[in-house]
Amino acid sequence: MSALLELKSVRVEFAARGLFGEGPRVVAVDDANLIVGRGEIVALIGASGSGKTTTMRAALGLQPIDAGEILLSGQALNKMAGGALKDLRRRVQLIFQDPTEALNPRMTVDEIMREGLSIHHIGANAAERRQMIDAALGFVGLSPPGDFLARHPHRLSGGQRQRVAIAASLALSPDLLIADEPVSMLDPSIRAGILDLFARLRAERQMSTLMVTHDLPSAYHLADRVYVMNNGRIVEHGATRTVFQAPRHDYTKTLIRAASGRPVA
Ligand SMILES: Nc1ncnc2c1ncn2[C@@H]1O[C@H](COP(=O)(O)OP(=O)(O)OP(=O)(O)O)[C@@H](O)[C@H]1O
Repeated sequence: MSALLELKSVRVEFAARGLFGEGPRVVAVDDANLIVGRGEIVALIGASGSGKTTTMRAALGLQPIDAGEILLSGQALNKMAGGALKDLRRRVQLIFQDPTEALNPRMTVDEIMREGLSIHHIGANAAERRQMIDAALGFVGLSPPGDFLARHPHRLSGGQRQRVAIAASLALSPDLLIADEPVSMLDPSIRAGILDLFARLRAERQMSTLMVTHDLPSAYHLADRVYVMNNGRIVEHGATRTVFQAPRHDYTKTLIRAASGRPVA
């Protein structure tokens, strides 16, 4: 398996805001090693405050790191400049927890879809861009696209909004999706449909996805491999079934027991 995203001994610290100025430093991510292979879905799980969001922001190139290295196709993120840095914004797409945040309420679906293409100068002409937009909307199940293009986000259901956000990312031909709790804001009845969409992206487009979540059932349903984070450290990782069925670390056992509704010993 060739690595698309690789975190090597990554460390991120914050100055804790104390009552009397700066307090002791908080180590939000401590010596984290993580790989997402091509065509692989990897889940990063852990309780609130374990460091998942900071790790995700670092992988997006939005959070400076204090030690270690983050590589995308072997290229160090912190050494990217100019065109490569701009292209990073296209290559790694963030799928938000709340699709409403990702979509400009004043824009139609068509305008939302066109915006990214125009920023990244994708598509030789209007006809090609039209084709790309229709293909992306069709792939995510918003079909026929003509029924959705003129709508504003408020005229879409929550699931349809998440599909538009995913389609807008897909139209940019990214290498990696980083999905931040992609179904937790959605009605349980439509969650499976969105998770299936990520599975289809893996099967049909060999898309790589890093899913950051504290929702263990969606990680179990979707991920090929999982990393478990606690107090900024990755305490366990492995094939999803192995980690869920035979967890080795006490923290993983506790997470699984809590998620399955059994009392935590
Ligand atoms: N900008 C910041 N300044 C100071 N401390 C921060 C900052 N961002 C995060 N932290 C701290 O770093 C640690 C990890 O936070 P992080 O948000 O990455 O965890 P998380 O697992 O994503 O939690 P959640 O699921 O609640 O988002 C926490 O102790 C948090 O308080």
